[in-house]
Amino acid sequence: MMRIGSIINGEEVKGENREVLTVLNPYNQEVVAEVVLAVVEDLDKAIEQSFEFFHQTMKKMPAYQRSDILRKTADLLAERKETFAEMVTKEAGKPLKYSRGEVERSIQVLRFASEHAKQISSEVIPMDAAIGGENRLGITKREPLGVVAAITPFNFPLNLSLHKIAPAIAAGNTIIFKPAEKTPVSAYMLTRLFHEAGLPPGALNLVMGRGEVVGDPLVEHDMVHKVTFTGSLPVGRRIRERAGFKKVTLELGSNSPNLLFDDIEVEHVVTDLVKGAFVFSGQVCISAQRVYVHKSLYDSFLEEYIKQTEALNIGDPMEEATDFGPMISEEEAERAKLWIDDAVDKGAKVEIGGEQKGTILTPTIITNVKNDMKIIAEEVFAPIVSVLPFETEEEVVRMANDSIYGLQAGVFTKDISRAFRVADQLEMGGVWINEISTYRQDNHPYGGVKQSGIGKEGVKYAVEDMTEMKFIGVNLKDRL
Ligand SMILES: NC(=O)c1ccc[n+]([C@@H]2O[C@H](COP(=O)([O-])OP(=O)(O)OC[C@H]3O[C@@H](n4cnc5c(N)ncnc54)[C@H](O)[C@@H]3O)[C@@H](O)[C@H]2O)c1
Ligand SMILES: O=C[C@H](O)CS(=O)(=O)O
Repeated sequence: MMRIGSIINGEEVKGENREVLTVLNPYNQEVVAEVVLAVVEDLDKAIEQSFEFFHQTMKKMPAYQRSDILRKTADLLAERKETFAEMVTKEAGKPLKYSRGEVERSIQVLRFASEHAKQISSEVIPMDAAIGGENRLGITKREPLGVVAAITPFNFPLNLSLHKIAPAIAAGNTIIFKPAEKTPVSAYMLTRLFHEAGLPPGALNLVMGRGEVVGDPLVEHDMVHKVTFTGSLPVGRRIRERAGFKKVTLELGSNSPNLLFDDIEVEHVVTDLVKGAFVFSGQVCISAQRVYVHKSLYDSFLEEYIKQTEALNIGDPMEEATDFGPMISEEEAERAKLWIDDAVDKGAKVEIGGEQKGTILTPTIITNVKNDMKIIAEEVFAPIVSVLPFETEEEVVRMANDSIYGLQAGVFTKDISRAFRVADQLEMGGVWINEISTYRQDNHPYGGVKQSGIGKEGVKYAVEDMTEMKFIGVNLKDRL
C-alpha cells in the first residue's frame, strides 16, 4: 500500500495524530493510496521555511539555473510519461489516452517555462519625453514576489499544477503547493520529480490537506505573497475575500458556448464537439456546455451529434480503447443526474444518455432547454451538453453572453468578417474561431472574465502575474 504525506523542506511528514485519507480509483473503487494530511502547524512550518528559503537562496538563483532545473524536470517527465499517465488515470479516472495527452502538455509547459526563465526582460523608459526629464535614465526590472501559494483542482492534476509551479520557478519564487484531495498522488510524484531534477527542496513544499482545513490559513498567511488558484467559483470567491492585499489569480468555472453558423460542414464540427463536450466526462472548465446551432442546420446537426455520441466507447479508463469513463465521484454523478431531472421537469428533452450508475453518467445531449435551467445557467462540470437553435447573429451573441461566466467560446463560420465581429462581441477571456471552446494551447493567454476569474495563465502571462515591476531611475546630471 502506497502511503504518502506532505513534503516540507524535502522531508515527508507522516507523523501521528494526523488524518489519513484514502484515495480511491473512481472507476472500480480500488484503493490507490493513503495520504497523511497536514495539520495547520505543518502548513505554518512549510510557509516559514519557504519564506526563509526565498530570501536566503531562491531570489538570488540565476536564470540559467532555474531554466536548467525546469528543462531537467521536463526530461524526467518525458522518460516517465507512462507511469505518470497511469497514475492520473487511476486517481482521477481519466481515460488513459487523455492522461497521456495531459502528460505531453505538461512536458511542454515545463519546456516553455525553461525557455521563458531566460527571457524575463526589462524596459528602458524614454525619460526625456517628460519636460525636465533630460539627463535621466529610467529602467524597469521584474522581481520575483516571494512565496506563491498554488492551489489546484483534480481534473488536470499535472498540467494545471504546472501552470502555476513552472512559471513560479521561472520567475524565481518559492511555492507552497496544495493539490486537490482527490488527486494527491500525481502531485506527490511531481514534487519528487522537481527535487530529483535539482530544485532545492525548500523551493517547493507540498502540503496535503483538506481545503477547509488548510485553505484559509494558507490564503491569509502574512508570509504568502501571491495566491494562484484553479477551481470552483465558491472557493475562488472565498479566497478573493480572504487574500487581502496579496496578488490573486483565479481560474474558475464556465458554461462555455459554441456558436455554429449556417455555412459550416456539420460532420467535422460534430466530431470535435463530441470530444469537446464529453472528454473526461465533461469535467473540463472549458467543456462545450451550450451549443447554439443555426436553425437551418439544427436537425441535421442534432441527428449527427446523437449518432457520433452513441459510438463512444464507455468503460474502464485503463483500457486503451476507452473514450469515456467515470466522473470523479458518485456524489458528483448523482448531482449531475439531479440537474438533468430538474431540466426535464421544466420541459427539457433528453436526446441521448442521462443514465447514471455509480460514478458513470452516460454522455447526455439535451434539447428544449431554457435559461433558468441549471444545466444552462450554471457550470455543469459533467457529460451534459445542451443544443439550442438560433436565427440571427444578434440573437446568438445575446444568448451566449447571458451568463455569469466568460472563459472561452468557439465560433464556427466560413465568413471571416462575421467571425471577427462575433469574437469582438463575446464577453469572454478567449474566443476560438473554427475551433471548439474546449481547445487550449499552453502558450496563449488563458483566463476568464466576469465570474470565470481574474488574471491570466499561459507561461509567459503567469510569469508577469508572478513578478512585480520595479522602476529604477538615475539622475545623470553631475550633482555629487
Ligand atoms: N478556469 C480554469 O482554468 C479551470 C481549470 C480546471 C478546473 N476549473 C474549475 O475547477 C472546478 C473543479 O475542480 P475541483 O472540484 O477540484 O474544485 P474545488 O474548488 O472544489 O477545489 C479546488 C482546490 O481548492 C481547494 N480548496 C477547497 N476549499 C478551499 C478553501 N476554503 N480555501 C482554499 N482552498 C480550498 C481544494 O482542496 C482543491 O485543492 C470546476 O469549477 C472547474 O471549472 C477551472
Ligand atoms: O479544466 C480546465 C482546464 O483549463 C482545461 S486545460 O487543461 O487547460 O485544457
